[in-house]
This record gives sequence, structure tokens and C-alpha cells, in this order.
Amino acid sequence: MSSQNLVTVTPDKDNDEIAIVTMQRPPVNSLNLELLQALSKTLDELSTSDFRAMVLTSASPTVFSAGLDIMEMYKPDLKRAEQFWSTLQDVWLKLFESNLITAAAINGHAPAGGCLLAMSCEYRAMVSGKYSIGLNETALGIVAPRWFMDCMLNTISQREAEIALTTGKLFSVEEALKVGLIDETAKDKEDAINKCLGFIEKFESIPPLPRSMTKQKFRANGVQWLKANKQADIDEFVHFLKFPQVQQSLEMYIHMLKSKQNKSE
Ligand SMILES: CCCCC/C=C\C/C=C\CC/C=C/CC(=O)SCCNC(=O)CCNC(=O)[C@H](O)C(C)(C)COP(=O)(O)OP(=O)(O)OC[C@H]1O[C@@H](n2cnc3c(N)ncnc32)[C@H](O)[C@@H]1OP(=O)(O)O
Repeated sequence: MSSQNLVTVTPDKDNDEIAIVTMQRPPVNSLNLELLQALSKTLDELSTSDFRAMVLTSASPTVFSAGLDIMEMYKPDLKRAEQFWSTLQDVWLKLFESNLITAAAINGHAPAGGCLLAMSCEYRAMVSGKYSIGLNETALGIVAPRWFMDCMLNTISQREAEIALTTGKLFSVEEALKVGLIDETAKDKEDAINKCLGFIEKFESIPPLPRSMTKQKFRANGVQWLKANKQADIDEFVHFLKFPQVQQSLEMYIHMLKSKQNKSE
């Protein structure tokens, strides 16, 4: 699939000021460099368009996004790994600070980087079912970057975030609702999108500029560190990838993901 098709933007059928932004990188929307570049370009285009709001969702029937593509980290080309991490940083900053009203219709699993994308939006509706959402990095033997943590702190309480991050917790839909990681549950993707549209409607009579400036002021603390430390953060990521133990863990994790599939066949 060409990178142009990895993300589609369609106006909502009843309101052409609202963009439905759909990630479609089968099977699980894992965030590789090309999907991140497509998201980054989309966010740039939306920022200068007539759209005033966006709903982020996925074309997969069961996965919102499986997070970062493990293959970008396993035996990486280091130049590409730098570009990968830098693009992830850009996507996060553009989405987290977007002038648009942003909502996520989470129509399936959203671990790690998938959870980051959802948390970067202002509102989350998640389809009920046996899905999970959370920053599970410690359970994988890695540490979530500081800005992933800051993003979670913008969503749930410091105490809930500390426990979730240290335990690498993947929340069920009900648990996520209880702690405020999601705002509402939905019966299916259409219902999740409708709930996002309901959230967006709240701003009908609010002038866009003071709205987005207020949002950005609220979010300024979270982005400050990354803006001041972008290159150091990239260097740390690339340095981490060079450790033989990290590569060994990745190999085992990839093996586990593949054998999980074989078992269910
Ligand atoms: C793990 C150690 C990482 C070490 C990193 C090193 C340095 C990094 C330093 C800092 C970075 C920290 C930030 C990390 C954030 C992240 O996002 S890491 C990624 C975390 N994501 C996950 O752990 C999710 C893994 N996937 C799943 O749990 C399940 O796939 C799912 C999302 C719940 C869906 O399940 P389902 O049953 O529907 O699908 P399958 O599991 O059968 O998967 C289908 C297919 O897709 C492949 N795949 C799944 N997830 C990923 C992924 N994240 N990257 C790449 N590929 C993925 C899976 O292997 C199957 O492939 P196939 O067998 O070839 O069909």
C-alpha cells in the first residue's frame, strides 16, 4: 500500500467541517515510519484546512493501533531509526497541540503508541469488548519516554498514572472508563464516532481561537520538555536500540507475537 493511502481523510457526512481521519495499515496499524509520515502530513494539511475538528479512528475491525512497529526497532538502520523517532515526536506534538478539536473513536486495542495517539486527543470513546488500552512499556522491559508519561498525566490522575506506568497496565474498556483514560464506551465504531461528534458539538458556539489557545496553555507543561530536548530524546532512543540485550528482547517479543498467531490457527 502506498504511503498516501495509509491515512484517509473524509468529511463527516452531516458536517463538512469535521474530518474523519482513518489509519489503515493492515493488519494492526502498527506505527512504522511511513504511517507516521502519513499522519504527520495529514496533521499539517488539517492545520491549514477549513476543518475545525477531527475524529481519529482505524480501518481495522479490532485494533485502533498496535503501537510502534517493533520491526522499526529490531536490527534497525540507525539513520532510519532516527527519522522514525523524530517523526513520532512530530506527530505527537502536532496532534497534542492541534488547533482543531480532536477526538478518538477507539474501535479496538490501543496498546503503547496506540494509547499515546488516543490520549493526545481531547476526548475518547472506546468500543466495548475484549479490548485493552494503556502504556504497557514496563511489561515489555522498556521505559516509556517521559513525554508519553506527560501525555498520560494530562488524562488521568498522577497516582493512577504512576501505578499504570510502573505496572505496565493494559486497562480493559471498563477499567479505562473508571479511571478516566476514556470518556465514554460505545457499542460499535459508528456509535464511537457519533459520541466523538457529540463532544465536538459542545464547541459550536465557542470561538475557535480562544478555544485552541486555552487548550494549548493547558498542554504547555507537557510539551515543554520534549521541545527543549528533541535531539537528546532521539539520541537516547537510538542508543537504547544498540544494546544487544534490547535486540534480544525484541527478538523474543517478535517470536512471541508470531507464535501467538500459530497457536490460534
Ligand atoms: C518489546 C521490546 C521493545 C524494545 C524497544 C526498544 C527500544 C525502545 C525505547 C523506547 C521506546 C518505547 C516506546 C514503545 C512504545 C510502543 O508502542 S512499543 C509497541 C508495543 N505494542 C505492543 O506490545 C502490541 C503488540 N501487539 C499485540 O498485542 C497484538 O498484536 C494486538 C494489538 C492486541 C492485536 O492482536 P491480534 O490478535 O488482533 O493480532 P496479532 O497479534 O495476531 O498480530 C497480527 C500481526 O501483526 C503483527 N504485530 C502486532 N503488533 C505489532 C507491532 N507493534 N509491531 C509490528 N508488528 C506487530 C503480529 O506479529 C502479526 O504479524 P504476522 O504474524 O506477520 O501476521
